[in-house]
Amino acid sequence: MKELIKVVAAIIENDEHEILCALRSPNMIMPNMWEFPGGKVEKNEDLFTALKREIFEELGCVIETQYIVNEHTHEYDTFIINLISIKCEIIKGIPELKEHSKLIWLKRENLTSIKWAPADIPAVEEIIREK
Ligand SMILES: Nc1nc2c([nH]c(=O)n2[C@H]2C[C@H](O)[C@@H](COP(=O)(O)OP(=O)(O)OP(=O)(O)O)O2)c(=O)[nH]1
Repeated sequence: MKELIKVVAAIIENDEHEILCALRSPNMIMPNMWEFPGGKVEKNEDLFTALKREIFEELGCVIETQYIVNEHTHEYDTFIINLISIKCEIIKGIPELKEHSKLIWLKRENLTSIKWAPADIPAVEEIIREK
């Protein structure tokens, strides 16, 4: 049976109404695909605490979580992901490149121009619909 993992992802918008997109590095699982920064929820951890921890580890900044934008379960070849995308605001720091290959800010209308991890497509569509 495939493993089911719970992953939280941050939808971070800047003052220019652009969304932060992160490119997974060649050495990560699912390399060279775009995602929203975040990661796996640990045992006994709530979604919001997990996301704050992951964003501090991955981007070196402190966020405030706002609301769940989308929740979607996607079956990959080797595992199943339950991806919860959460709108967030940076309250301290500027995103730094620590684990990803690249970080870019994109306007909503340009979000479909990059190659997203397949599990992220419903969240991307929801963000585009949002405004
Ligand atoms: N962070 C993140 N992971 C995603 C997204 N979409 C998607 O399919 N994934 C997949 C890629 C990975 O297989 C998994 C998350 O793993 P990860 O490597 O980012 O999480 P982590 O930091 O907790 O992992 P680890 O290195 O501690 O094992 O979810 C997304 O938008 N954000």
